[in-house]
Order: sequence, then C-alpha cells, then structure tokens
Amino acid sequence: MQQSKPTVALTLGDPAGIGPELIAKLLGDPETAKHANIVLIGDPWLWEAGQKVAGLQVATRPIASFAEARGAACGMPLFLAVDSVRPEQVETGMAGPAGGASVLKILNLCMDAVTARQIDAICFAPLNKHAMKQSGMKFEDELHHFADYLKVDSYFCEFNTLDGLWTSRVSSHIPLKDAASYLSKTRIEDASRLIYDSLKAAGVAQPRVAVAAFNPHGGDGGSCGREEIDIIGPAVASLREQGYPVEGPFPADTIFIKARDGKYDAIVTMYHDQGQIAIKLLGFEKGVTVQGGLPIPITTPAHGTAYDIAGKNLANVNATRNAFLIACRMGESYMNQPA
Ligand SMILES: NC(=O)C1=CN([C@@H]2O[C@H](COP(=O)(O)OP(=O)(O)OC[C@H]3O[C@@H](n4cnc5c(N)ncnc54)[C@H](O)[C@@H]3O)[C@@H](O)[C@H]2O)C=CC1
Ligand SMILES: NCC(=O)COP(=O)(O)O
Repeated sequence: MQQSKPTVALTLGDPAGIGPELIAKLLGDPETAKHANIVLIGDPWLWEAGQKVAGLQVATRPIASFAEARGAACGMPLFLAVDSVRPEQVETGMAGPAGGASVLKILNLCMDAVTARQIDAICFAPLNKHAMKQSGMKFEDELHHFADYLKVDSYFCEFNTLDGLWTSRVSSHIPLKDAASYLSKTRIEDASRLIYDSLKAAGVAQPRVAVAAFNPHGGDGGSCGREEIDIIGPAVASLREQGYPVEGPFPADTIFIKARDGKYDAIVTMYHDQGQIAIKLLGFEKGVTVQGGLPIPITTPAHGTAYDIAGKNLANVNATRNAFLIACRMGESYMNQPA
C-alpha cells in the first residue's frame, strides 16, 4: 500500500529541560498530526509531566514497538512507552547522567527504526550535551554520536536553517581556542559541498553559497590574520574549479546581512557562534538544526534545554514546530527513496 504521510518519531528530549512541555504543546495543536503519522517515544511519567506543565491532555494510541507504527497509523499520535529514566533520577533544571543516558537510549532506538525503515524521520526535543557526557557519551556532541552509530565516514555537520537561509559549519562544539586549528582546505570544501549538494537535493536549482571569513574584516589583507589568504581563499578557488559556484571569503559580521536580504541561500561558517549568533538573532523562536551529512533525517529546534525556564510553561514551541515540519518534509523524501 502506498503511504501518503511519513512516519516521524518525536522524542521528549532531556527529562530535566523544556522538551516534554514543548512536545505537549506541539501535539496539543490538532494541526500537528495532519502532517505525519507521529510516534511519540518516551517514558509515560515524563510525558504526563510535560502535559501537566503545558496544561494539556493529548490523546495518543499506544503501540508496543516501532514495527507496529505504519500499520497503526490512525490520525492520532501513537505512543511508544519506554522505560529509560525514573522520576527520582531527574531534577528539573539540572543536568544529570540519568537524563543523558535516557536521551541516548531513545535516540538509538529511533535511529535503529529509521534504518530498518519502520519510520522515516526523527525530530528530537532539546537534549543536554553536558548530561549526555555525564552519562558516558564519548563524543563532543550528539551529531558525532549519530555519525558513529550510523557508521558515517564522509563529512557531516549541523545545518541551521531559518526562513530559507541555511548555514553549515567547519567546526562546531569545540573550545573556541581550537577553532583556528579546525580550519583546513579539506574541511572548508567539505562543508561547502555538503550544503550546496543538500540544497540542490532539496530542490534549490542553483544554490547561492557564501563562505565566511574567520578573522575580523576578513583578515584585512593579511594584517589581521592570514587564514583567508592561506586556507579559506584557496578552498573557495578550488571549489569553483570543481564547478561549485561558491563565493567568498566574506567578512563574517556583514555577510549575514546580505543573506538576510536575499542575496544568498547558505553561508558556510567557520565556527559555531559565528553562524549561531546571527541565525538566533534573526529569529530565535524559529530556528531549526538539521543533522547534515547523515543517511537518515534528524532535526531538532536550534534552541536548547532552557533549564532556567523548564517546568514553568514559558517555553515557545515555534522552533520545535518548525523542526517537526522539516522532519516531515525530509521524512517524505526518505520514505520515497528505495531502501
Ligand atoms: N536542540 C537541541 O538539542 C539543542 C541542545 N542544546 C543544548 O542545550 C543546553 C543549554 O544550552 P544553552 O546555550 O543554555 O541554550 P538554551 O537555548 O537552552 O537557552 C538559552 C536561553 O534561551 C532561552 N530559551 C531557549 N529556548 C527557549 C524557548 N523555546 N522558549 C523561550 N525561551 C527559550 C532559555 O530560557 C535561556 O535563557 C546545552 O547542553 C546545549 O548543548 C543547545 C541547542 C540545541
Ligand atoms: N542538539 C542540537 C544542537 O546542539 C544544535 O544547536 P547548536 O549547539 O549547534 O547551536
């Protein structure tokens, strides 16, 4: 039977953060279930707690495993109960190893299910990298965990997106003092090709990609740093020789203004905050992170666990809704790819 809607897993995220209440808000909107066959996966007590904070009761239909998800599609969110963390192990607003372990367990189950074609995409509510590291995650972030779990050996990096503007990254969750050491011609070319090819695959006929500089004022002719002359410029030239019409390097403090005004579809950023400060200022309540370079679709809101407001029903659900909608679009495309 031809499926019309993708099957998308939603997770509650870090149990001490705003994830459970965000998912309650998302699923409390009757429009949400029109976009996908939704499988909410999580601990029943945590889902109850999220609904309580949000002041909502959301009807769901229980399933016993992801294998039942497609057959059970009924227009109402499905609920796959797992036992990943106990209430007494969680203190709202505090990172803890039990919360980190719960997130990893649930995301691994979701990745297995997408790989087995039982579901088509994953949208996870915010997790906490510190909690995950406390639980033993040996990587700098979840994306490196995903890539290891899925045996990815090509370039991967977070994409951030807001209103049609995308970013990719040459480095991400590393100490800022190390960012310069991550700049290499290879990584810049990889991050540029990945975003260009991904936009093309998503239907942008001629992606307009700008590459950001690293130093103030693009190094000011070499008087304020040489990375643009020695590394980034040669990477851009090499990309152009390969047929990728990327431009740059451009001073990072102004390139986002041009992109905001419609001149570019994507910016290749040299380190985390170079892109994230700009994107979050352009629309904190809208931004989405897509886990770029993975074989399966995974999205999440660009904001985090917001421990300072967790449990207070203050969290804005818009970015989570956008992350879910992008997961639906990516899931639809994944669903229609041959296995
Ligand atoms: N989607 C994900 O899984 C993400 C996870 N993180 C993780 O979250 C943790 C905390 O990161 P922070 O840098 O503190 O950023 P954060 O985004 O959690 O919080 C920064 C500030 O924004 C506010 N805020 C965040 N989301 C909000 C929302 N939906 N509505 C209203 N206010 C909101 C918070 O209250 C806080 O004052 C870290 O461990 C980080 O790695 C960060 C970004 C994305
Ligand atoms: N968990 C996704 C994530 O962390 C994306 O946000 P950012 O830390 O890369 O800004």
